[in-house]
Amino acid sequence: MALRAALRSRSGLSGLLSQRSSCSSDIRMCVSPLLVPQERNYSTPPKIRVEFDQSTGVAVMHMQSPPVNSLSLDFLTELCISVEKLEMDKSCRGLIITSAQPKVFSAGLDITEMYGKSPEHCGAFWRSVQEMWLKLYGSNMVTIAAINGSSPAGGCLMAMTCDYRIMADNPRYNIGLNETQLGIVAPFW
Ligand SMILES: CCCCCCCCCCCC/C=C/CC(=O)SCCNC(=O)CCNC(=O)[C@H](O)C(C)(C)COP(=O)(O)OP(=O)(O)OC[C@H]1O[C@@H](n2cnc3c(N)ncnc32)[C@H](O)[C@@H]1OP(=O)(O)O
Repeated sequence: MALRAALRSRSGLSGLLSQRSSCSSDIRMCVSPLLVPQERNYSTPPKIRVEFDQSTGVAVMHMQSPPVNSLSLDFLTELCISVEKLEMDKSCRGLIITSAQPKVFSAGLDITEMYGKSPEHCGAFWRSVQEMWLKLYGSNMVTIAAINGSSPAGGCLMAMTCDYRIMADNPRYNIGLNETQLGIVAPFW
């Protein structure tokens, strides 16, 4: 509801929700070659669950932030801390990132973090976005995005920063960069 209200009140963005999933859906499987840690709010359930198998050296990171794993400041902070912890464990060699939410890998940046917020908050939020992809992209672990649902915009960015991407072959799942449709121009990084 909050997203819809925020979007409706922005000029030029009406109809966005009907376009939102029109990003490219042609990626099925492809291969290609990066926080300020903040206090987690322990009154809310964890947004990230990590299972590490010592015998294989592979960790599976389940994104479990209902409804759509949108990349909020809290979510990004938790994700980065989880990656850092795994990085510190030298026995962890591989990381699989996937979603615990049905039909959605990640809906991308949490729109509510960018609407009606102070410049300071927006700055902190964008820094956390940058740190997320820099951390994943620069990781020493082999990183794999197991894309088991739609993954627009920031979700696509997250997948792109992994070493490998495997996407469930479902025509209803979309992936791609659609942020210009939202009127968002990614700044220099
Ligand atoms: C190595 C490479 C490095 C390269 C670095 C360079 C950088 C390149 C530039 C990259 C820039 C990245 C910038 C990204 C900008 C963004 O991410 S903006 C966000 C864009 N996201 C979207 O447009 C997604 C919109 N949502 C959807 O399409 C759909 O919700 C869905 C397909 C994800 C799921 O559909 P469905 O299952 O039908 O659920 P819904 O009923 O639509 O939604 C449920 C619920 O979730 C709320 N919601 C959806 N998306 C968001 C979101 N992004 N943020 C916050 N909330 C969201 C939606 O409003 C519903 O809420 P209510 O139930 O109505 O309360």
